[in-house]
Amino acid sequence: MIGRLNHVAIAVPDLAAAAAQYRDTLGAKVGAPQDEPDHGVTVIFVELPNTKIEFLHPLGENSPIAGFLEKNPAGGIHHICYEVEDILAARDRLKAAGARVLGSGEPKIGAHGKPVLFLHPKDFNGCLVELEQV
Ligand SMILES: C[C@@H](C(=O)O)C(=O)SCCNC(=O)CCNC(=O)[C@H](O)C(C)(C)COP(=O)(O)OP(=O)(O)OC[C@H]1O[C@@H](n2cnc3c(N)ncnc32)[C@H](O)[C@@H]1OP(=O)(O)O
Ligand SMILES: [Co+2]
Repeated sequence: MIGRLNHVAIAVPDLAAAAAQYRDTLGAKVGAPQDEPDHGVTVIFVELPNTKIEFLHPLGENSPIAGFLEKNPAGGIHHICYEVEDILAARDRLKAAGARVLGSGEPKIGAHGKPVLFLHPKDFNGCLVELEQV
């Protein structure tokens, strides 16, 4: 059911510093900051030949990543995003298998303008999983 790895997200305390490090030290192609108010984060995408890295920083009150950054003040890997062809079919199959779909359970439009859902990290080996319909 899951397809390609769309991105690996890293929560960072300083977006500009992370962007400069990946651009200048690692020599990566780094995009511009993008506010995602519906998700409570500002994101920057790093384009790699085979996937993307998504830097995350809290935006506004009640950001879903605020607690994670409090526990991991230096930052850390926050989630991985797998592509699916049919996000509602994927959601229903996962729910039937007992996995907890986060939020309202309905897909939201993600940073790429496509529907996304999140699955509870405790149901996936301690790793928060994002699904993106491509
Ligand atoms: C723009 C979009 C896109 O790409 O298109 C995005 O990615 S938006 C990316 C941001 N959006 C999201 O992350 C939306 C989905 N996330 C959420 O709903 C939340 O972040 C939760 C995953 C439910 C965690 O919320 P919160 O930290 O408030 O809950 P909590 O402190 O009670 O945590 C419950 C337990 O899960 C652990 N926990 C929390 N976040 C975790 C993470 N990212 N990876 C692994 N474990 C994690 C905590 O340490 C705790 O474990 P212990 O009890 O053992 O200590
Ligand atoms: Co993401």
